[in-house]
Amino acid sequence: MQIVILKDSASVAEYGANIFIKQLQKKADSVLGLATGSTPVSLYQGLIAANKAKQISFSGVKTFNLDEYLGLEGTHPQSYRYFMNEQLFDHIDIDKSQTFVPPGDAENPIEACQGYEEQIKAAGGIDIQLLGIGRNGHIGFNEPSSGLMSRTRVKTLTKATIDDNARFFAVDEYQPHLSITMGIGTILDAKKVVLLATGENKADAIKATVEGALTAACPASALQLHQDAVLVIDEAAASKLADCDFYKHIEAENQNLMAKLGL
Ligand SMILES: N[C@@H]1[C@@H](O)[C@H](O)[C@@H](COP(=O)(O)O)O[C@@H]1O
Repeated sequence: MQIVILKDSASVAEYGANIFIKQLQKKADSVLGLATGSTPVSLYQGLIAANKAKQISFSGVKTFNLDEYLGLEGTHPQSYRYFMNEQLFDHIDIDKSQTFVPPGDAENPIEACQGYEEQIKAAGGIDIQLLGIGRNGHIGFNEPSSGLMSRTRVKTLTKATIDDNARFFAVDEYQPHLSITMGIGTILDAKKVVLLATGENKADAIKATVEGALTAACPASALQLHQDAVLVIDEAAASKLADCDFYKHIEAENQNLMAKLGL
C-alpha cells in the first residue's frame, strides 16, 4: 500500500485528480471505476477543468460506478446515477452510453448484479478504481462482514451508513436500506486502486485499513492484498496512524526515486 499524507482536502483532491489525468494521458481508452460521496467531488472538478483545458479527453473512456441505491431510478436526485451526471458526466466530453452505474431500478437485481460483472469483464476490466471510505471502513457499499472475495451483489446498509447518508435526503423522504455494490473481489480486480479520505471522522477507518488486521470487519483492509493500492489522505484522516512519520518518509523516498528515473 502506498500511503500519501497531505496537508488538507484540497491537496488530496489535486493529487488524486493528477493520478487520473496521468492515467488518461497514458491510455485514452481507460476503463475507470468511479465513486460517489462528498470526498471525490473536488477530484471530479479537477478532471472537468483538465478536460476543458484539453489536457485530457473522455471520448474513448468507459466508466463503472461502484454502487447504487436499490429502489431508486437514475432520475431520482439522490441516486448515484444522478449524482454522477451532475458532478462529472454532464461537464465532460464522455459518451454517456459508455458510463455504467448498477441499475437501482432493475426488476431482477440478482440478474442485474451478474450482468454488471459481465459488462466490466467485456470492457476488459477496470484500469483504475477510485474509492472513498465509510466511517466503519466500508468501500462501495461493502459493509463490515462483507466477504473479502465478494462480487457485485445486493447489500443491506448498516444503520451507521444510513445515518451518515441521511444528510443527502429530505427529512420525510424515502431513504433506501438496500444497495447494489461491486464486491470487494470486484474492486481488488482493478489494476490500480486509489482511495481518498479526508477529515478526522475517517481517522479510525484509516487506522484499521492501514495498521489493522486483514478482516471483513474493516472491508477496506482488503486493500492490503492489492498490488497497486494508493491511499491519499489528509493529516486529519492520518491522525490516528501510529507510523505516520515512517509513511511520510517512504513517500519522500518514492518521490526522489521517481524524480531520478524521470517518471
Ligand atoms: N457508498 C458510498 C461510498 O462509496 C463512500 O465512500 C461513502 C463515504 O462518503 P463521503 O465521501 O461522503 O464521506 O459514502 C457512501 O456510503
